[in-house]
Amino acid sequence: MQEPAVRFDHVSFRYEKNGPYALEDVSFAVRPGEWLAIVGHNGSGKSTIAKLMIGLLFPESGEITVGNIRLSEETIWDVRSKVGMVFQNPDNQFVGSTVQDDVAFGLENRGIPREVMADRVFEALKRVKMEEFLDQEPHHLSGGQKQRVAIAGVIALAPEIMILDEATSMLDPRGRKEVIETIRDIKSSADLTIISITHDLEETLQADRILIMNQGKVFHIGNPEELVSFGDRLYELGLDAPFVHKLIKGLKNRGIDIPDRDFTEETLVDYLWKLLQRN
Ligand SMILES: Nc1ncnc2c1ncn2[C@@H]1O[C@H](COP(=O)(O)OP(=O)(O)OP(=O)(O)O)[C@@H](O)[C@H]1O
Repeated sequence: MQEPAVRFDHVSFRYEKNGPYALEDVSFAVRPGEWLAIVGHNGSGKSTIAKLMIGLLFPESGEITVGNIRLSEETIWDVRSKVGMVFQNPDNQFVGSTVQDDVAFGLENRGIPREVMADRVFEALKRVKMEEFLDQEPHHLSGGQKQRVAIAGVIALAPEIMILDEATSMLDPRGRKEVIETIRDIKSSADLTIISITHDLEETLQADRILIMNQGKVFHIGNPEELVSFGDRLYELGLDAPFVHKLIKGLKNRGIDIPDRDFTEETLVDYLWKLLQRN
């Protein structure tokens, strides 16, 4: 069997010695090349998982492996060279004065020769469809575009795993859509494992599998399609239902008859339009 890209094996962690567990007996494996979305309400342990994965924190008990490396203080840099991270705030992660400088920054730090660098920067920007913005300054970009540049900065370094920690949460709906599409495109064209931490169900529905955290424990791991069966429990688990689900719920509450079908925004508009014409 193929080695998991990341494996948590009975991992427990607490921030203070005798304090409450932020993670308790957490086990899961991420398959190479899959997109795993980690969801759950505030404080359920999602960010702690990300910090443990890159060795910013170490488990109190249990084991974490990234590829074939067991994470420890000695292997931290080997692990970090395999992992790239995109964070929440698009403004805090822009380090260059132009788009291309920003993407080049990580490559410079790794000592990549200048001749190779320009090509790598261009290729990475092309993958996120930002190659036309090479010389733009960050303040000319939208939030979604800034996050796409941040993603380019990560993929330029050719990591095995990309972690997105609430990377869409500060964006407007358009920016969110843009970034989710970018992640999807990258996933289909690269051998990259993606782990996205999110509250956004739309993002979750694009992933291959979801890990639902609840109070520091794994509540469920499965396919995004299974989320529908959770119904209103989704809210209890801190998930923000997709817009189309909220709309259907609101319409039903007002006595409008909507069949139990898997609607998208477009098919719901069609259905409502036909309903209006009939009445
Ligand atoms: N630096 C810290 N010191 C002490 N406790 C912390 C610290 N960071 C997080 N915690 C606690 O650990 C638990 C898990 O927090 P974590 O940040 O991993 O949750 P999360 O699911 O990422 O939440 P959010 O969605 O709000 O980012 C929470 O109870 C939180 O209060």
